[in-house]
Amino acid sequence: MAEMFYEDDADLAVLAGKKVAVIGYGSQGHAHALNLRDSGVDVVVGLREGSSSKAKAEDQGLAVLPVGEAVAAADVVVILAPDQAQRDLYANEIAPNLKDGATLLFAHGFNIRFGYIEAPEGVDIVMVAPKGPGHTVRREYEAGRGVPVIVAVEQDASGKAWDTALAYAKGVGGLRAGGIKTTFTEETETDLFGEQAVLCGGASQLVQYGFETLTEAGYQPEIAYFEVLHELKLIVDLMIEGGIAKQRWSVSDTAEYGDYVSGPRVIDPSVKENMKAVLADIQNGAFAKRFIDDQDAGGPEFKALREKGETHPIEVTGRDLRKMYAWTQDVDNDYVEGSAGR
Ligand SMILES: NC(=O)C1=CN([C@@H]2O[C@H](COP(=O)(O)OP(=O)(O)OC[C@H]3O[C@@H](n4cnc5c(N)ncnc54)[C@H](OP(=O)(O)O)[C@@H]3O)[C@@H](O)[C@H]2O)C=CC1
Ligand SMILES: CC[C@](O)(C(C)=O)C(=O)O
Ligand SMILES: [Mg+2]
Ligand SMILES: [Mg+2]
Repeated sequence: MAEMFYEDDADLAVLAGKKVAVIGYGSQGHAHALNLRDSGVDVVVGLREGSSSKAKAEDQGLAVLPVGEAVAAADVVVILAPDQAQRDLYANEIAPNLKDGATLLFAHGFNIRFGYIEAPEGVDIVMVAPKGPGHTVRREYEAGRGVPVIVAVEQDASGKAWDTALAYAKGVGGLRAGGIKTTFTEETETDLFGEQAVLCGGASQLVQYGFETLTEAGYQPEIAYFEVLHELKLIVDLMIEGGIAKQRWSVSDTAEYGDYVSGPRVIDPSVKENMKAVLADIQNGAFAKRFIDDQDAGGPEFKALREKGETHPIEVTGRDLRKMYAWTQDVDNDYVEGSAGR
């Protein structure tokens, strides 16, 4: 059974009198900085020269310094720039200014796992990885809840790295939901696999193929959009509430039967073999090398793929249709956990 952490397992006082420098103010950066500040932690945001995020962070009441100065002042340095930027950022701005005995904190283990960052022996290296997008991390915190986190310690130079990591996890609101103990290797490999094979890559390709199949057969794109993209959220919400079983409990018997007989025709065993190949490329570093090599060359492959995705016909249809949205979500409380609700 996984080792779990909740609010009572962490002491925010561990961060009292310490300065936390959050480097980057994007998806995760803004959420961590604001949540920590609202939890009473002394936060400074570190941004590069000419940063477009500086005004936003200052408007939201945060102190902003150039990266090097923020690092030099900090006891905990949180690296929340994009993964592909972290290697150079660390070498040029963070390493030369890092206090002896400081803690380096990540939200994803990519640069440590694949060796792009090698920190000195005297620093603690920890991870607090929210299992959700940064904007949700902030939204949930403001609503009095939290996004679950997974927590790891790679290097415990001080002997207190776990205390720091758990205090931080509490400060960003993650322990309101719960934390799970992991390692940098497990987080990095599972996170990359999840986003590539299922959450982002798998789901996007599935939706696009579904949309193409319906529109190429002559159905209206707006109807196809609702069927294969919009309703996906509603179906996934049911899965989050009560697993795949609750989704099957809520849909019609016709849909449930179609799920059983047609799901495996679409996602057949060859898909699992493909997933294993994706996982192997993650584990052996081939994906990381391909990503970083492309980024080092200015991202030609990344940019071309992004352009292709953005111009898919489902995006055009979706932009118009989303203006029609106007409802709130209801949770069905009749569901009985563990019995598929019947
Ligand atoms: N996105 C997410 O929800 C999740 C992300 N993570 C992890 O969190 C980390 C941050 O990801 P994410 O929040 O998506 O990052 P973003 O792409 O949102 O980060 C943008 C921020 O990083 C700054 N930045 C970009 N390039 C540089 C650079 N070369 N030097 C200095 N600052 C730079 C930007 O500065 P400027 O304002 O000047 O443009 C901006 O403030 C990653 O490790 C990621 O894997 C983990 C869980 C979920
Ligand atoms: C699913 C994508 C993610 O891993 C995340 C939001 O957790 C990311 O890297 O953004
Ligand atoms: Mg993730
Ligand atoms: Mg990720």
